[in-house]
Amino acid sequence: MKIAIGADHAGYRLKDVIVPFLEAQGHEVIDMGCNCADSVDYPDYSVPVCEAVVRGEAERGILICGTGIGMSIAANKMAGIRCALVHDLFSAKATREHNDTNVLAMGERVIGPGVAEEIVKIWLDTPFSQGERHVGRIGKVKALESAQAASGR
Ligand SMILES: O=C(CO)[C@H](O)[C@H](O)[C@H](O)COP(=O)(O)O
Repeated sequence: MKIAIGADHAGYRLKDVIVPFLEAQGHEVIDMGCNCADSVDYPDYSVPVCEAVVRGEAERGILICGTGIGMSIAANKMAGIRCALVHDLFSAKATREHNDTNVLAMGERVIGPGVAEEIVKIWLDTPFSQGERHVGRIGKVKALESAQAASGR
């Protein structure tokens, strides 16, 4: 799978664990930074990752900041993105099965690398359930995006 990944200064160390983990599993990784502890702003790194997913240049995106919260808020502002903030294995599976999420957010200050690797593996390996109720609910979320775009807000 082709995966775009980005982090801020509070997440790049975990990113640097996840990138080789993904590559070892045969995934192609587009690393969009950042790559050092100099303070940066998480939207500057969420946007290119999400744009790559929306444009189809990457199948999935992974975003890491201190808590994952800022990255997930910013990601979910973008049409076509369904981003889940995940710090446990149950949610990693459920958000793929129920929400068909295309972006995963995690917090380096919240979980360790071992749990993060497990979350990433489960999230990548779990297919969307295609359940009728879930398709309908995602359709309503997409309708919210369309209504907002139409209103010009
Ligand atoms: O936005 C966040 C919180 O939702 C991210 O966790 C950031 O990484 C965090 O705010 C960075 O904090 P810092 O004090 O600027 O290092």
